[in-house]
Amino acid sequence: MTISQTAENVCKVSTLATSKQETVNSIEKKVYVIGSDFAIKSQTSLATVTSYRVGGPAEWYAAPRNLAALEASVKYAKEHDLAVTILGAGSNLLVSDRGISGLVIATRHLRHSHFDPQTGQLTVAAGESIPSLAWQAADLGWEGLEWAVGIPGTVGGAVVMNAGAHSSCIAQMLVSAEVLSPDGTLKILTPDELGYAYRTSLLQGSDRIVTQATFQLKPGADRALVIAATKQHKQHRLTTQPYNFPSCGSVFRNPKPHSAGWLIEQTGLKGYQIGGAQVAQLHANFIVNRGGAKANDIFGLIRHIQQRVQDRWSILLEPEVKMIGDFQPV
Ligand SMILES: Cc1cc2nc3c(=O)[nH]c(=O)nc-3n(C[C@H](O)[C@H](O)[C@H](O)COP(=O)(O)OP(=O)(O)OC[C@H]3O[C@@H](n4cnc5c(N)ncnc54)[C@H](O)[C@@H]3O)c2cc1C
Ligand SMILES: NC(=O)C1=CN([C@@H]2O[C@H](COP(=O)(O)OP(=O)(O)OC[C@H]3O[C@@H](n4cnc5c(N)ncnc54)[C@H](OP(=O)(O)O)[C@@H]3O)[C@@H](O)[C@H]2O)C=CC1
Ligand SMILES: C=C(O[C@H]1[C@H](O)[C@@H](CO)O[C@H](OP(=O)(O)OP(=O)(O)OC[C@H]2O[C@@H](n3ccc(=O)[nH]c3=O)[C@H](O)[C@@H]2O)[C@@H]1NC(C)=O)C(=O)O
Repeated sequence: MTISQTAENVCKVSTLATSKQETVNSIEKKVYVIGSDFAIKSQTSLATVTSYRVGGPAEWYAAPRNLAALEASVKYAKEHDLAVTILGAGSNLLVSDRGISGLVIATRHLRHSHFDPQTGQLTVAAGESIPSLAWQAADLGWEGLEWAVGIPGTVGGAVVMNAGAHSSCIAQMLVSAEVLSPDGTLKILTPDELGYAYRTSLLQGSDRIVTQATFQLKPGADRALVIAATKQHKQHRLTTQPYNFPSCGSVFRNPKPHSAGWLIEQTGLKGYQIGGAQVAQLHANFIVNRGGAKANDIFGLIRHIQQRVQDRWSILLEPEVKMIGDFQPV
């Protein structure tokens, strides 16, 4: 696949930009068609593709549907000197109200999955939905992903974040992850090479993109029992976590042996609100968007919680949520 910016393959929304500066300062929407089924668009809303439903636009946005299109996006960014930000399902992201400069590559349309009954391995593209895979595994009677239901992220986001719940996590079942580097090379990495720990991996802050992953599951279990366990986990979440308003899940990592939710509740912050952002009544480590929140309301509330908990307990809570873009200091 080649990238070209000739007049013929510019899907005309406005005139072809000839320099980065020209496009940065423009509010016109531009679409560059790259190949037959793939485009790079300018000024694309990120509020609609992140679970908080807040934040400004991506300067440039691409949502490739296959590896070749992903590689072309990375190449485009390199050639045009654009910083790359990867977006999975956006369920652990706070995008600033000013948006993100450079190219945002959304991976959620990278889709394929294969449950291999011989090996018990599940090989999946980065954009596949974690809860959807958990339900599929349960339906097949495969054990291993019951805990993952209700985590509304993609495979790529889960591998990077080391998503976890109910004493299980991605690192325990990952066999390998395929990653794409900015120079275009693909590499298979093992969990050891990914440096996994609680809610973190060496992929955080790196410029490598997870393209697919293989997980070890256990086929041949009692299907009814696996489905029952999956449903139980989902039910537990619905009763202990606020699913009725937009959020990013837990805002802070637990400062073990303490739990962030307990510390925040004991600091008297449940229900505390800045603009449309509120410390959830049901779970104090969730900040929910009660409607009309700005990213900066959520950012301000994060800083307020950190300050109050630090004052009361001398513990600095470390955000689990990834805050991207520029935020106004509070
Ligand atoms: C209601 C709710 C409940 C939640 N419950 C849990 C829970 O129980 N446990 C838990 O661990 N998390 C939970 N989360 C948080 C979130 O769902 C997880 O962190 C999830 O793994 C994020 O996946 P994502 O695809 O949305 O990633 P995003 O939020 O899109 O991205 C997260 C980070 O990963 C990077 N990234 C994403 N995809 C790739 C890729 N393919 N290659 C390289 N980098 C990539 C991004 O750049 C970003 O830095 C919850 C969130 C919500 C909204
Ligand atoms: N608060 C927030 O910010 C956010 C909350 N959420 C919530 O997070 C939760 C997880 O989100 P979501 O990603 O939709 O995950 P879900 O677990 O709701 O569904 C994921 C997939 O699994 C399927 N599925 C759901 N229940 C069953 C079942 N009992 N048997 C078989 N298949 C099933 C769904 O199919 P089908 O489509 O047919 O139902 C869907 O394809 C949901 O409750 C959602 O409302 C999601 C995003 C943001
Ligand atoms: C939601 C996330 O992951 C969740 C994961 O779903 C659940 C279930 O396994 O366990 C973790 O929550 P958690 O530690 O808050 O679990 P909970 O069982 O709800 O709470 C822990 C303790 O804090 C107390 N608690 C919690 C919330 C609150 O408002 N007040 C309070 O006192 C609870 O009573 C309990 O004694 C993960 N969070 C972190 C930061 O590790 C996420 O990472 O986004």
